[in-house]
Amino acid sequence: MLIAKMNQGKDGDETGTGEGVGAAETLWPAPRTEQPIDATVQLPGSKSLTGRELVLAALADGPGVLRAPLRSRDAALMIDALRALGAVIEELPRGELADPDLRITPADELTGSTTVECGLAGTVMRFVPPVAALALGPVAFDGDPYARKRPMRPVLDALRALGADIADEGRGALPFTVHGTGALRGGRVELDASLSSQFVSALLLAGARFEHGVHVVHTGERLPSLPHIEMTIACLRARGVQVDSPAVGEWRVEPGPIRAIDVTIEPDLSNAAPFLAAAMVAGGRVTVPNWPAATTQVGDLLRTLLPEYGAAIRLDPSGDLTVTASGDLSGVDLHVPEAGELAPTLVGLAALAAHGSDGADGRPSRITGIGHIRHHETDRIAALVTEINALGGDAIELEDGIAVRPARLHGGVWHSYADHRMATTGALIGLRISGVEVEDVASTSKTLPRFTELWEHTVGLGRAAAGAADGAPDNESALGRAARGFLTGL
Ligand SMILES: O=C(O)C1=C[C@@H](OP(=O)(O)O)[C@@H](O)[C@H](O)C1
Ligand SMILES: C=C(OP(=O)(O)O)C(=O)O
Repeated sequence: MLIAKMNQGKDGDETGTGEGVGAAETLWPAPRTEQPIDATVQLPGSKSLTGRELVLAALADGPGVLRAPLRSRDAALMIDALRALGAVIEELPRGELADPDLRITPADELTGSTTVECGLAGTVMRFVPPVAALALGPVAFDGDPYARKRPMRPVLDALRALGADIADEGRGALPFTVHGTGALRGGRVELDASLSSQFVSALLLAGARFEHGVHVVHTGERLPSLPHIEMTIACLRARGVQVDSPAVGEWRVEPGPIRAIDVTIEPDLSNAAPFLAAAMVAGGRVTVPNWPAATTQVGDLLRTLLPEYGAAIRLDPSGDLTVTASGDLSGVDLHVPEAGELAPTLVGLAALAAHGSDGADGRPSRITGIGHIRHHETDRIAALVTEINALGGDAIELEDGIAVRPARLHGGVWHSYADHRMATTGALIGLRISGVEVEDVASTSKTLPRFTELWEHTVGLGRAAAGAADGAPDNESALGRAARGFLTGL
């Protein structure tokens, strides 16, 4: 039985960079299976919803509760940032097996003279500076080495145009200092969000607290990740904020209170991607429970994207989303500017479709509309192409995507580039290709600290279902149920 070297960081240290514990030489042998999978995987809360609701709760007109929030490095960094600015965030225990809920009490007045550590979290480095502009005193922002390469200029310039004083020595990137004065004028501002939708979300989230609200006009030709802007709008409306979109690429938030509410965070549907894809690679079925009937999460698009590779998907009225597949993958031609976050999994599946299977030749694929993922946790287009080709694949970089041509893959080291979704894509490829070792699997702690446990649970259930080596009688054994309860935080 394969045992992962966990290296997920020490207890209570979700904000750690993983340096030392998740060091570059740490290799995790990705479990491979030839048996069909039969697994149920309950996933923790959405990173994007947790980040937004934390920011809104810290700007709200009274205390509120976040139920079932994500507990991960990005979430911990957001909590620490808002605490540094004066919000009181307390854990509300939910018992031994479940992560705590959070009670957020906004500060009477946001306080500066502090520092914010962004790690590699786009949501922290983009969403918190507008909040810092509302605090009194300087707030110094910095992050991981690669975080300094992620674009910030459009949002920093927009904040300046709205009245903020920001010192970045012309870098347009981390590190920078926001010199908050306790208030921000706000008003109309033009901004090019073609590199990241987070620039827009950042201004909208805090905009109701600006004196004149905010009216954001996108000037670029492309606008990626539109569902994430729709998510921001939905979160604002749920708190009574008046927000509208007077034209395509324009959004207006009226000044006014942000209502304090209690809110339950949906499971992270983007993190469902590698688990659902596992059923497509190994064959069999994977079920993710509590799939929302209606959601703004981009992960919901998996219901239409995964069938392109040949999978069958069913969403039960109970909220169980099940992928059933044969293990034979079709090639795809996908244009997915809205779903850059899902691209690593989609490309991983394409690499396995190009590898072929017993009885099926490799099939080519193209995935386009995702140029902006060059600015995610790493240059994901370069990283995916490099790692697929290092395993014998034939992937090529396109200006705004990746093409994969038929080629047989072999084992080897899959590098993660400190990117959680690179790590999970390596695990996915290793499910079919023997001898894949994922470097720095600990990077998954960014959004899914229990990734290796959940992944081995998923694959392990497959072994048990097939009556394999460990002799487990079936996939509903007491041990399995206990493990599932522990692993899913039920
Ligand atoms: O607002 C958000 O929560 C996010 C927006 C998207 O960013 P980009 O617009 O930079 O792709 C997405 O990829 C990221 O994972 C989360
Ligand atoms: C792009 C991502 O993250 P971030 O919020 O850091 O931009 C991601 O999670 O895929």
